[in-house]
Amino acid sequence: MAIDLLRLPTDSIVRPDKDRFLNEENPFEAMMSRFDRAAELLDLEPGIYKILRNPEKQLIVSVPVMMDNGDVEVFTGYRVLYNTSRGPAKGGIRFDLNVTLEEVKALAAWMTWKCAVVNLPFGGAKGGVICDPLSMSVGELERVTRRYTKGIISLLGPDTDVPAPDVNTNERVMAWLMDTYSMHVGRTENAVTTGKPVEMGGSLGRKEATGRGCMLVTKEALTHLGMDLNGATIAVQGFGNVGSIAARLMAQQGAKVIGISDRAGAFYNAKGIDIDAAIKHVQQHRSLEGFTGGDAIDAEELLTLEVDVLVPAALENVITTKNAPRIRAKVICEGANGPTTAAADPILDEKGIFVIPDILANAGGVTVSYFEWVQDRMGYFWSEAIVNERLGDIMTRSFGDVLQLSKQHRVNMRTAAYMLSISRVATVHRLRGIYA
Ligand SMILES: NC(=O)C1=CN([C@@H]2O[C@H](COP(=O)(O)OP(=O)(O)OC[C@H]3O[C@@H](n4cnc5c(N)ncnc54)[C@H](OP(=O)(O)O)[C@@H]3O)[C@@H](O)[C@H]2O)C=CC1
Ligand SMILES: O=C(O)CCC(=O)C(=O)O
Repeated sequence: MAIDLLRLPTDSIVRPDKDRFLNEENPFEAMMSRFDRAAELLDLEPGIYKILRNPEKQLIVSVPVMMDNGDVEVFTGYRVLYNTSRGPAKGGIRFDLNVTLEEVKALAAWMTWKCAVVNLPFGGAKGGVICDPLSMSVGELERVTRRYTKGIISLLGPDTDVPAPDVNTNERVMAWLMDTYSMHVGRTENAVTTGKPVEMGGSLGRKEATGRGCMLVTKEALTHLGMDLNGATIAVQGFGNVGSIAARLMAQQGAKVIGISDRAGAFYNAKGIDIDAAIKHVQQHRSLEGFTGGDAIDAEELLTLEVDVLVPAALENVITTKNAPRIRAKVICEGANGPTTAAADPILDEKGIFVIPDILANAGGVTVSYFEWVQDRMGYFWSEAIVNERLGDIMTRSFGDVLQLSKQHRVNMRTAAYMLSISRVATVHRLRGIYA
């Protein structure tokens, strides 16, 4: 994969001052330090460097909601559009008590690089509401969703900003968002969001897409390393949409998933966990609590199990300078966004661990979101076989592009993925002349 070297003349080579960051676990810092490294290797001109270090739009909204007990609560919501040079902003919405603006900015930037690494005609965005969805009734969740949607409605639209599910949101939340937007514009507009129920314009295969993408790139990585997914041992942190589906699809390929976890606990079974039984348990009990298909182990121990592949598929900052020296996996497939801190990267490199970076590993979700948006706009829907075939093509080709670049520049897969995506976004800025 040749980097497009189309460049405009540069007036200065002085880099702007670096931001002052808080600590290893600031997700925006984690994103920015990888960005800086790739920008330096690409010799990115200062104008575009400055543009790409700043989000285009950051919206903070108050979300007043009548709770079931009659009290009014006011939640805080965010939507950040990081960069839209390549197309409408795209990215999920999370409901979580730990949501911060720094986190949403980082996640929006990662969406920008992710869409570019798999070459989708989208920019990047992310949204979040600080709330505890697990303690809320369905009615309260619906009111939070609708009021938050109203708060950010000036950004939304099939041509401007297209949300999707993320942590603690799902197709039901997307249905409420689509309905609120449709009432606002006075017509049914299903392309305003993706990850919807199939009955109202969702795509077949979207629910499984992120986990499927993880399985596909893991297979590619193992082949590259002379190994095979069939028979490989796997540990998966996080057993929600991404983690459970990745585990199930890897097991279907003959892998042995020996460790799984969610917030309720971690479980180990040397013979291989019955993933269908674990998924059924979570459907019935909402979490892995009480799961009997494995021995309970320490949550931290799961990350340091001796396995062929570790799949962190929960949240940011779980692989840090503290535990990276003890990680024994040969491959890490980053199902979550930002699971590894920037400071932990060199430790993993030194240990020879092959990391499939988040912006590539979990790009299957947004790829099928793209397919959903295309199908909604065409009003013509594809079979699941076609969706999966096209997803397979994109994930395999993108893995190959990043691998080739990593060999060419003798950098790890993360730096190569950032180089590829930043060069694609920068090329569009140059062609559009935005920075002139
Ligand atoms: N959904 C998608 O299509 C995509 C998601 N991602 C990323 O993947 C990650 C997971 O998202 P998704 O699966 O959708 O989210 P879900 O809400 O469906 O699942 C999150 C899972 O992580 C678990 N979890 C949370 N905290 C911990 C912890 N400290 N230790 C172990 N497990 C934990 C949750 O457990 P519990 O249920 O007990 O709370 C749950 O099992 C996020 O980083 C997200 O941004 C990336 C690309 C696309
Ligand atoms: O499907 C999408 O549009 C985005 C999913 C997402 O939020 C992500 O990839 O992190």
